[in-house]
Amino acid sequence: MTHLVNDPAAFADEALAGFAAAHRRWVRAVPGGVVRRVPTAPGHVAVVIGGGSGHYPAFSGLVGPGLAHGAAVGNVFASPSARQIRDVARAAEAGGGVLLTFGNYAGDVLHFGQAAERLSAEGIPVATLAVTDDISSAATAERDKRRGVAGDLAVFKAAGAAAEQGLPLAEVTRLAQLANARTRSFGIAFSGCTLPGAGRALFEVPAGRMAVGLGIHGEPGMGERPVPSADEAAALLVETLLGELPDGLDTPRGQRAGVILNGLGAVKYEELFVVYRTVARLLAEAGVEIVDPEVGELVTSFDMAGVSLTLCWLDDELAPLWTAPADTPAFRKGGVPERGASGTGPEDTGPLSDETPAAAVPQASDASRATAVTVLAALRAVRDTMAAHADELGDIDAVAGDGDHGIGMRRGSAAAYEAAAEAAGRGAGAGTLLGRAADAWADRAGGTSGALWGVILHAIGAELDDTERPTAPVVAAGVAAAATGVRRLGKAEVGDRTMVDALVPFADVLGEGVAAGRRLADAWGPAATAAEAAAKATAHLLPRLGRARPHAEKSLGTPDAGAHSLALIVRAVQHTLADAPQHKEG
Ligand SMILES: Nc1ncnc2c1ncn2[C@@H]1O[C@H](COP(=O)(O)OP(=O)(O)O)[C@@H](O)[C@H]1O
Ligand SMILES: O=C(COP(=O)(O)O)[C@@H](O)CO
Repeated sequence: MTHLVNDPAAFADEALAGFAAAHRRWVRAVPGGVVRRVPTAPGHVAVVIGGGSGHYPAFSGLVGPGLAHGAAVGNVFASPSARQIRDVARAAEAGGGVLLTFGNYAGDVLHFGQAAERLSAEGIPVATLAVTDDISSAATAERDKRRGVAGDLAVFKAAGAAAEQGLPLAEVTRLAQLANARTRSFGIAFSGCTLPGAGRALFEVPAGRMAVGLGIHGEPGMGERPVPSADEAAALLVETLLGELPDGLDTPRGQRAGVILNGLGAVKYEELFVVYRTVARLLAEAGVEIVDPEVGELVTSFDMAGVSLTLCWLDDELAPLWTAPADTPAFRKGGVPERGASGTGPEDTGPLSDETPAAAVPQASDASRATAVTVLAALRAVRDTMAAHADELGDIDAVAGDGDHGIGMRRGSAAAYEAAAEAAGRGAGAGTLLGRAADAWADRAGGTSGALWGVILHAIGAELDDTERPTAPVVAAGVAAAATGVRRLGKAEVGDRTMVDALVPFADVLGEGVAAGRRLADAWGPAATAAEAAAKATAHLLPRLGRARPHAEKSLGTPDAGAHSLALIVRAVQHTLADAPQHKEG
């Protein structure tokens, strides 16, 4: 339970501002997050990490010499946006290129991937690495689908130490990949976490029971067992991890491991030490040499009462990287030579990336400006609908996900409307208006849905452009392009239990109606009905992608949150179309 909150929607931004103010010796605030106070050494690789808020010290607390050069900081449990990541990377980059590394979550993968494309296009060499240490989130055969949890630290540490040596980007990336391939984590929890401002936890563990195989977003565990003693818990953690050694290791005997016993947020340090005492004994009995163990809160999930164990199996390349000095707000090791004066350097440029002045609005025809009025009304309806349904969407998402879908959709749609209204006030045509709304949604919401709604609005805007009054076929083509764009970016198809399940039938039925000669307002209704039916039907589908995938069975009976929000949106838009002045062509 979070006790001290102003506006829950502003919680992540306010926490980041306070963090930066408190840690000026190490970091400075830049648009999108923080970078080291002492700039990256010229020619060195910049290691840029990031993810949602709610995991402190991940990610901002791990910025400093020997570790990350910058952290992009998203909203609560939602990935930062591509623009935030790009802005942080630009601020951290010093001629040696950038390694973007993050936990393997859908939104993170989308936004960091897009940021990498943008940086590359600007001529900055860039590599990406998604951390996949959580063994409970996918079988060994699907290791690339695993989530990143406390093993993030081991991978970030390897990358940061390698970059500190001045190694080139390809080498820093190879060593970080090696650390990822040799890092495994497993966790247990006794209670779920509560999002700031929320009245109840994302999941409850029945009294006397513990969740096994937890994530770091308040997702329920993969299974449940009776609460063990501390020694039994330690034995479960150690035995599980010894049961899944990385490729190339036949036995733990004679191996070295960097060990992280991580508190998820509400487990006392003393309890962690009680558990660690047995972890250390069991590893020693298994013949494992423990190297520089870390016991404490390193990657958390608000007030989740849980513990995870991470083993990073060290070889001759990884061992010196794991033990190398580091000095960050939340992680210190050895003595880091001073380079530049502490607490000085460039001034803060502010944590938020939406403060840049809006770009000039291109010339638009009268017809397109008239269409923009309808588009703005539609975006207002979207915003109001998302605000009205935010709690419901959060509850649906909490069944198998991280409960933030309502927060993200409310924040994104509000930002989209605001940006559109601003553009309309400056005479924007419909295409520009939608483009501005798309960027604002993706930038301010982050998360999977932020990236995908950015794609949807961009695609429709590109078809509408700023010249003609769009005909119904033009709008239908925009919606079809949106469906194609979402599938291309998210790589989900119909049946995967995502928003694609509602978007594709919506686009198809709209296209058919328009092709049959119906006016847009008339074709839209049946298409919205198809989207609603398809969204409802997702309750019978097993998720194959995204945060809900590890909890496949739990989600049966509840519709997919993103499909449901899409159906709500298209229905809300229908009402604005019905009110709009109709032209004979649509
Ligand atoms: N690969 C994907 N392609 C399309 N939609 C996806 C994909 N992964 C997840 N989604 C959609 O995103 C929704 C979750 O959005 P959001 O709350 O932003 O997620 P997160 O918190 O996981 O980033 C899901 O309900 C699903 O509809
Ligand atoms: O919350 C995070 C990312 O969530 P997405 O589902 O990718 O938006 C982040 O905290 C994990 O790195």
